[in-house]
Amino acid sequence: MSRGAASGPVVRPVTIEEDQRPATPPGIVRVEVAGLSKSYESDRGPVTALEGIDLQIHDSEFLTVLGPSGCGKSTLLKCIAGLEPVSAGRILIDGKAVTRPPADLGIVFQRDLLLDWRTNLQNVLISVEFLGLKPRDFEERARQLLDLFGLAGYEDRYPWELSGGMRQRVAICRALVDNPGFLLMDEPFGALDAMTRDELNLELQRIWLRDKKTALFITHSVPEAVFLSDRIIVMDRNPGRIAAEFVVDLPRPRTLADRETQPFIRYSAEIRATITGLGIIRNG
Ligand SMILES: Nc1ncnc2c1ncn2[C@@H]1O[C@H](COP(=O)(O)OP(=O)(O)OP(=O)(O)O)[C@@H](O)[C@H]1O
Repeated sequence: MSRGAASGPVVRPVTIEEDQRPATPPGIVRVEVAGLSKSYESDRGPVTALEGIDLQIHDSEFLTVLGPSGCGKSTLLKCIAGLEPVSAGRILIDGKAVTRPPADLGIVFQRDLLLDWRTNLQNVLISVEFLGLKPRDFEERARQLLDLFGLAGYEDRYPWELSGGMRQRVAICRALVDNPGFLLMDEPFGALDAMTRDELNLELQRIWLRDKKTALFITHSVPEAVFLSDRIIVMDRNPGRIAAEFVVDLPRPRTLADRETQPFIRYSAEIRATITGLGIIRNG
């Protein structure tokens, strides 16, 4: 189930039976990150946020990056999204070097970044406007998405009238409205209460199972990572690097009750043990 990254520490031996399968799922490689390093300039000199990252994301794969604060998760996402230049290495999406944000990309951040003076429907359509497309052509899809995320009737209301969870649903609809091939999500549910987070995990799984978009998801939560992912990358910090990788071979659709089952608990336990074993988080 798990394996150490080539240059990282070796993780504990595999304990779950299904690892006759290849460690990396088969399929077309959509995103290829090779030898990626990223440093920022700061008042106190350069900060190495990422070093020697090698990573592939396959077509229709749901990949989650899990790691402690400051290990470079957001930096990795921003580099893949073309929002930050890399210091070394390369990133290819569908074989093309990323030099600026690709059009075929939807992004959701922890803060929803909705514009309070625009209606929810108009907020969803912003990404279409940015792409220079006609909002009217996407209005039906925007309405369908809002409906799918339980926001029918709120199209002409404003973000300030919504709860945090509802706002984040609008932000997800905005990322999906032009039907991008890739979905990048940077801790989208990090600011939400536990129940709303559960609901949104289910809704995200539902839409991912329907559309099978290639997804990169960032979280600090081990159960959330296991619930949503095909594969989980665990990162370590100083400098940010890949420390371990897990293939999550649990049937879908997954239910919230599945989190109480033995296979789910074993995945969570093994990931936590790896995180503790790597010294990323101390156990007590
Ligand atoms: N614009 C910047 N200028 C200087 N240093 C930065 C900048 N952005 C990030 N860093 C540094 O790079 C490192 C990685 O930051 P990053 O935000 O990618 O981590 P993270 O894993 O996403 O953290 P968190 O989980 O807290 O959001 C940190 O040491 C951070 O201080």
